[in-house]
Amino acid sequence: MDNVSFNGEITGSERAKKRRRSNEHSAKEGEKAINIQVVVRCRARIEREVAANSPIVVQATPREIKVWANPQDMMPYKTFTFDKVFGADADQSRIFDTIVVPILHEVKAGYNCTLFAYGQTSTGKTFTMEGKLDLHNGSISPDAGVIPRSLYYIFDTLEAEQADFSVKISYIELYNEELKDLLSSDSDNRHLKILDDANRKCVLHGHEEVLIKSAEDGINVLKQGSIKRQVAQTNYNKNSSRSHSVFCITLHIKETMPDGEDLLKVGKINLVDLAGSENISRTGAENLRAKEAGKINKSLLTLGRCINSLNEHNQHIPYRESKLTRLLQDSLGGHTKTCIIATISPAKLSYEETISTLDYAQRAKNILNKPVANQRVTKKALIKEYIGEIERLRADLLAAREKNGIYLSQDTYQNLVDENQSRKDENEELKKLNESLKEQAERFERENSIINRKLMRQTSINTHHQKVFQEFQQMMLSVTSQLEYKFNEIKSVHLGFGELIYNKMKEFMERRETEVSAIIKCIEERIDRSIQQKDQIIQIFDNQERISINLSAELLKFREETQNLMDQKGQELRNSASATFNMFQHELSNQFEKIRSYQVKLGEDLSCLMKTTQEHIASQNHAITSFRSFTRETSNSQIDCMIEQKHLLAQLAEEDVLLRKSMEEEILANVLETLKKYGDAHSAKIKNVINTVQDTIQKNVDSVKSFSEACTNAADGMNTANTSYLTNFNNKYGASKEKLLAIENENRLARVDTIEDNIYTQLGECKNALESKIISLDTFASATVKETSELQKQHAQSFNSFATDVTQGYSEFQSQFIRTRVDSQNMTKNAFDLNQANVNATSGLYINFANQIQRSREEINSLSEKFNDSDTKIRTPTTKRTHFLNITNLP
Ligand SMILES: Nc1ncnc2c1ncn2[C@@H]1O[C@H](COP(=O)(O)OP(=O)(O)OP(=O)(O)O)[C@@H](O)[C@H]1O
Repeated sequence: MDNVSFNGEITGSERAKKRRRSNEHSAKEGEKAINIQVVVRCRARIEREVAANSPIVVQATPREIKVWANPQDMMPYKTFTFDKVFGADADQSRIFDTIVVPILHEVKAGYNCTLFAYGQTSTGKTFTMEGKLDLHNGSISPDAGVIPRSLYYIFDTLEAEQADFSVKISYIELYNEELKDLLSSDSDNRHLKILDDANRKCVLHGHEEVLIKSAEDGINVLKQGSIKRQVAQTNYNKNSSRSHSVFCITLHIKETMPDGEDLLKVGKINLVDLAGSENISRTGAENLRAKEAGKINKSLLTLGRCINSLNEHNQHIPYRESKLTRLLQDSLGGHTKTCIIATISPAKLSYEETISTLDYAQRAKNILNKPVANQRVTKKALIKEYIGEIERLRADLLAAREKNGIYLSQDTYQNLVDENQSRKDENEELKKLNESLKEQAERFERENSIINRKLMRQTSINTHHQKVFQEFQQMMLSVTSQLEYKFNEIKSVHLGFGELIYNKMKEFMERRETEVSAIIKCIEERIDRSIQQKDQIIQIFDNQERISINLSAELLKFREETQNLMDQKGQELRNSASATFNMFQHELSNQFEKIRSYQVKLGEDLSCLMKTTQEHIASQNHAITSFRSFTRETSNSQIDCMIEQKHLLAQLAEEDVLLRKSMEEEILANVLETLKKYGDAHSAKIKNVINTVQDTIQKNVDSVKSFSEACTNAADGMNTANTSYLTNFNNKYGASKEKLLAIENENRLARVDTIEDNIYTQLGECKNALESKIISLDTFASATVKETSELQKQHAQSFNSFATDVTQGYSEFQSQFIRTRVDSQNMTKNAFDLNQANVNATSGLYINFANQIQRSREEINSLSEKFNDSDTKIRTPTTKRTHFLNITNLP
């Protein structure tokens, strides 16, 4: 067992003092401050974090580490810069090669070095420092950490250099602020002590240092020690280490000087695996664990405070407040080369701890150390030291064996005296410290009473401020309620305006819809009426046809009757002539011949008359048929025209509905603009439609007129034909009468009175029968003509009334549309007026509102001035300004 400080100094002997002196000397000579090296290692997400769906919020680049509060954020919450940053892709060998190998070079060169692993639990401190200790395929595992790799490196390189060297290891645990030697077989650790040497440096006494011959030896020793390490199960890591551990490798390398003298170079590395730095509450630690955590936190807290104090270049660094900082004193601001590996998790789950770890590491970066190489010792001096030590121990042993008192060698005595002196000095120092603390306490008391007075004044000021603030608050509340009221007013005006416009539009559309459907209904009625009129016309023409047929039948009957009459009268005449023939055979034979020839002539004339009459009737029939087909065609074209008009109107109604819908949407978007457009578009559309309808009506009127004219012409033609026929008939009748009179005269000349009387009577009868027939035919013909012309008149009248109806309907339609247009213009104007009124109302409200705010501002300013008067000593201008800004920023 040896007394070794964490600077690697062998203590308890003169040589230690000598070396310390020489160290101090060399430190002063070659002191060059360098910053502690700080690197960050960020592992990949572990199973637990993946299972919790905790996203990655950390990004590592070679020198920087960026942390996001939320993965969706564009910018990172914070960016930290370090000496090196390792991401999840950095394996154990890369960490070792980049960070640890250069440090081991320094160790081999005779420096003391320290490597810390600091971070939240489960972030990979133990993984980094120890990793996997078991061999993998007969050689070191890829997951092996810094400690096993360092052991292999030291032995491999020194053996390769064929150096004369020895390696010793020690393994200490700090748990609950109690030290434990993990390599000692003795479970009693009371002899383990951290003492100050003459230079007030902390030195660990009583721990085991094991000499190892190979790296495997070292790993086995490490494994044994690790088993002893206190572990406790926490929520985070079931093997989570709740203790701090220090694994120390000390190298002694022999160097031969050019003069042949052998020197011994001593280098040392402390590999420190700190306990988790997380919050106690988050570990779920309770009772004993909480106590543990409290202690752990005390050590880490002190470590943090030491780092802060060093960072701020304070005079007093609180190393002595925890065992951890006492042990590591020289590594923080001392003569040791130090490197900190901060381990973090990339998961959002550990966001806060990650920020805290990185802040901690950031501060540690500024700590300056002044590394000094350990003084080399000559072999002779070392052997002499050892021989002296052995002599001292032997003397002590002898005295103990003889039990004649306690024998102390000179050196031991001197050491004890030195130690005693050191304690006395320490006591003196403590007394002085006590006095200075008393002074400080008195000063604090004085300051305390001053502060109390200030506090009382502050309290009264605060009360006043509170009052002012209450007033201010009241005022703000009233201003806010007024603002709210005004805003509600504005909102209701806007809403009312919108509602009004909507209602107006709705009303307008409904009215238009009613009007359009009324127009369509009116047109449909007119069309129905037209169809009825067409039916009536067809009926009239049917009547006409029937009359014509009757006329033909009458004429045929008349012809038959006439023929019968002629036959009968001829027979009678023949009978009478043959009766009187015998009597007047000779005188009357010529007369009879003449009469017969006249009879034949009359028969021919009558046949001719019948033929002419038949032809006339046929031509009448033909005219009536063509007139009928013409009427039908015209009616059909009228009907087609109506149907077309109906379709046109239906299409117009559809288009209007579509237009209305699209207009509605547009109107809602921009009421005034759309209304104007709508009015124009509608007017143009209506104008077009009216023009089309007017053209159609004009065409209808023209066609009806031409139809009427054609009817009149046809009737006139028929009249003329009838008149000419009658004239012709009368002429022919007159001629026949004259011929009969001539026959009568000739007969008179023949002075045959009886025959003359008989013939005259018979001819008179015949004439009367013929005259009566002709009169009845004349009456029938004129009645027919009258009826036909009447019918034509009716037809013309019905067409005229139909045309008037249609014209009237369209003019109504036109006036409806004009009314609609005027309505829409009025609507637009109303909307414009409403908007104007709304704008006026809103601007009035806004002016009110602005005045309110102006008044509020003035009040606030006056309050603020009051507030300033009473608050000048406490509030900074920034605070006041902030308040003012807050007020002005109110909505
Ligand atoms: N860089 C890494 N690559 C792969 N796995 C890792 C890495 N770092 C840590 N791990 C794994 O994460 C888990 C926790 O690591 P470790 O025990 O080293 O954390 P710790 O910081 O030492 O925790 P504690 O403070 O509780 O001791 C282990 O399963 C370890 O294998």
